Amino acid sequence: MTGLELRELRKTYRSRGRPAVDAVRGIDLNLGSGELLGLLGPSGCGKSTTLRMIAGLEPVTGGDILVGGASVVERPAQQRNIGVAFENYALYPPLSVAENLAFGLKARGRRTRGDVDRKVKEIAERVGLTDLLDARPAGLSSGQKQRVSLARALVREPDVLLLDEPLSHLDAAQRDTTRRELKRIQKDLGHTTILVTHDQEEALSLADRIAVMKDGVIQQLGTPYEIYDNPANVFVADFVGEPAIALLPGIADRDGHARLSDAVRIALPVPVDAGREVVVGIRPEDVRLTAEDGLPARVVAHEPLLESGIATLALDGAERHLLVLTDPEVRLAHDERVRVAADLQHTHVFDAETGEALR
Ligand SMILES: Nc1ncnc2c1ncn2[C@@H]1O[C@H](COP(=O)(O)OP(=O)(O)OP(=O)(O)O)[C@@H](O)[C@H]1O
Repeated sequence: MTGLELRELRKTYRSRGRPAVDAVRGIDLNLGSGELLGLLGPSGCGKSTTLRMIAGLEPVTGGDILVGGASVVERPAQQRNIGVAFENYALYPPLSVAENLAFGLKARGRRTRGDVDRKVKEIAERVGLTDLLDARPAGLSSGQKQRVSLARALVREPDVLLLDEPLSHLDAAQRDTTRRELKRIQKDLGHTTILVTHDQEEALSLADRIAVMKDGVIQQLGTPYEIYDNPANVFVADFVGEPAIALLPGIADRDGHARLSDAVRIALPVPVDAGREVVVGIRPEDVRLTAEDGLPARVVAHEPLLESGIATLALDGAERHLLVLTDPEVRLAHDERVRVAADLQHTHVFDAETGEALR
């Protein structure tokens, strides 16, 4: 297997009569052999454009793409040996599953019929499609189509595998099973893989490392734990985590606290110059209700769920709400007065102007 490297990769779309769109603004990535990188970001951040440039389906505006250390940026798609499984499957309806899988292999030539059949059967078995080899795409479920699309990318033994929103058309139950299968297959076969998704759960559970992207720029690159525990800026903190982190504006004071309102001061995890405007980030699992002298708050809403509840609280005088996970037996009434304590070790602080984490 081989690694993949992107160097200063850029894409500007220019069309007559319209302003140019800088879809990808110089990204650098280096994937080790067999690594699965999740490219995560909101709609329009440039994920698909990046994938299409790597696959050779979109010319680059600048930068380089290296597979196994060799530049492929000048090569047409067919000569890059990169497998792509698209979100919309792109299967040929008149062909059976076996023929869909064989199509790419035959198009590349150099294989006998027996070779093609053997390879198709081997991949079908890996991906769990053996019983469906004679079926037509129209008769398959979304999950099965997704597997055919994946198998078709794998059958060519690509150096690099690109997965574009592979689970987006599946229902919740199928998504869980397919996600586990995908992880198993990718680890078994050891392909260097980029998985494009806007779904943080998919990225957090599948990827070895995640690149969080916004407006064509990588905001942070790290393991799922690094991204979740140490978000580099307000955008990453807000985008990763469900229920979302509370981001509370405040002003640092002289003794290591931020003043969120006249009534509420919260301890900061790092020294910050007095008077600096900050945003304090607290995840719902890092706050708890407390009987002692915690921060005063009012209950805005409480959803008691089976495993743990979620309370929305208004800290006295603060503009933004704070979410708190509550124990299953807890019931809170609207407008009830409570006190909360945040875990200092897991409190995040960002510069209010730049949004960058202060560490
Ligand atoms: N062919 C094109 N011509 C002009 N602009 C384009 C073209 N394709 C994409 N764009 C623009 O480039 C930016 C990035 O689009 P891209 O499809 O790469 O984002 P994405 O993160 O994959 O979004 P989604 O998750 O919605 O697919 C967007 O502003 C989009 O409107």
